[in-house]
Formats: sequence, C-alpha cells, structure tokens
Amino acid sequence: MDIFDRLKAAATDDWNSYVDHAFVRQMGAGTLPQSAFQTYLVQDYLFLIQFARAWALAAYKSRTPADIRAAQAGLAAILDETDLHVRLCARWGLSQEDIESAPEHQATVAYTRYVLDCGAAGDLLELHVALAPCVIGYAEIGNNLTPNGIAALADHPYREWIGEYAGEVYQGVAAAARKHLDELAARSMTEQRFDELVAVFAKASRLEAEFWQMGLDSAQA
Ligand SMILES: Cc1ncc(C[n+]2csc(CCO)c2C)c(N)n1
Repeated sequence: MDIFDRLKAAATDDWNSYVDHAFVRQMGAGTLPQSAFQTYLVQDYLFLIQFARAWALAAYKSRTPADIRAAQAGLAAILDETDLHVRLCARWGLSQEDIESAPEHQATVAYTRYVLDCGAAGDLLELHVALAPCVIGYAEIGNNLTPNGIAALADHPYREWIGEYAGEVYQGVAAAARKHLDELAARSMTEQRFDELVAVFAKASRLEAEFWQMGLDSAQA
C-alpha cells in the first residue's frame, strides 16, 4: 500500500463523496445539464489559476531539485489543462476575458484558499497531501468513466473532458504525482503525523465534492 492508498482507506467516505458524486455520474451518463457543466468549467478555470499558485508554492517550499521538478510538472499540467477550458468555453461564445472576469464562487474560494493555506502554514508534504485528491482523483474519475476505453466515447457529450483525464498523458501525470507523494512521505512522514495528514486529505476531498455540488446546484437555480 502506498501513502495514497493509505490516505484513501482512512478517508473512504469523503473520497467516495468526491469521485462518485452525482455530477460525475451524470457526466458519465451524458445526462448532466449543459448549464451545470458550463458553470463548473468557468469556476474550474478560476480554480486552476489559484492551483497554479499552489504548485508554484510547492516549488518554493522544496529543498531538492527533484521536488522542484515535481512542482514544475504540476504547474505545466495545469497550464495545459486551461487550454481545454478556453477551447470549450469559446464554443459557447465565452472569451478568455469573460471567464477571467467571472466572480469566484464560494466553493472555489473555499477549496483553493484551503490548499494555499496548507502550503503557507504547513510543510511540503502537507501541501502535496492537500493537492493529491485533485491530481490523483481526476485520473481515477477519468478511468471510472471509460470502462470500454476512450474510443467508445465517440458521440458522448462530455467526451473531451473525459478523454482529457482518461488519456495516457494525464494518467502519466497522475501516476508520477502519486509516486512523488510516496517518496516524499517515505522521506519526511512520521506515523504520529499520519492522522493529521488524513484530516487534510479528507477535507480536500470534501471540498472537491462541494465543487461538483456547486455545478449541480447552478442548474437547479
Ligand atoms: C476542482 C478540480 N479538481 C481537480 C482538477 C484536476 N486538476 C487540477 S490541477 C491539475 C493538474 C495537475 O495538478 C489537474 C488535473 C480540476 N481541474 N478541478
């Protein structure tokens, strides 16, 4: 069991409330209202800007070139990801300026500032634990939504989103992040700290679930 599996096992309910959220299930089934997806995607762009800062903070909190490289890879993955958001929003007639001027939703503020605070007040390991649900969770969701492979998504309304996270490139990014987290824990975690890290991991997973919920709620409003 690597450190990620241990954290997940200790926070199963919170983890499942995130990766198996109704938003995810409806997206997989293709029944998610497009307005929910649009609200989510605009907020997600704003979220990614703050998460880019969190990965930059990870570089600052690093003491080894390997840790700085891991932070660099996370930052690069975020910038690649925002291309998807800009492309999809352009199709709905939303420009980059429109997205960037949208007000941040409370769920976006809560999640991003929580992670940034873990990084500011805690050490590098705590920051990476706070980032783990985001990075590794989306890879798990991408996998869960493609039981028959990416090619089977041909006419799926959310194929680009699902394909991004189920794709080989992103699966590789998440696997590398998971390995890095395990190495970092082997180097700097004491068993006395495990419960404290579980609390951070569980909280970040709940904030992910609340982020999905924000998207769903917008369609009912
Ligand atoms: C709410 C929310 N959670 C997770 C991700 C996924 N994600 C965030 S940053 C990143 C790149 C590597 O750090 C990835 C894949 C997202 N887009 N939105």
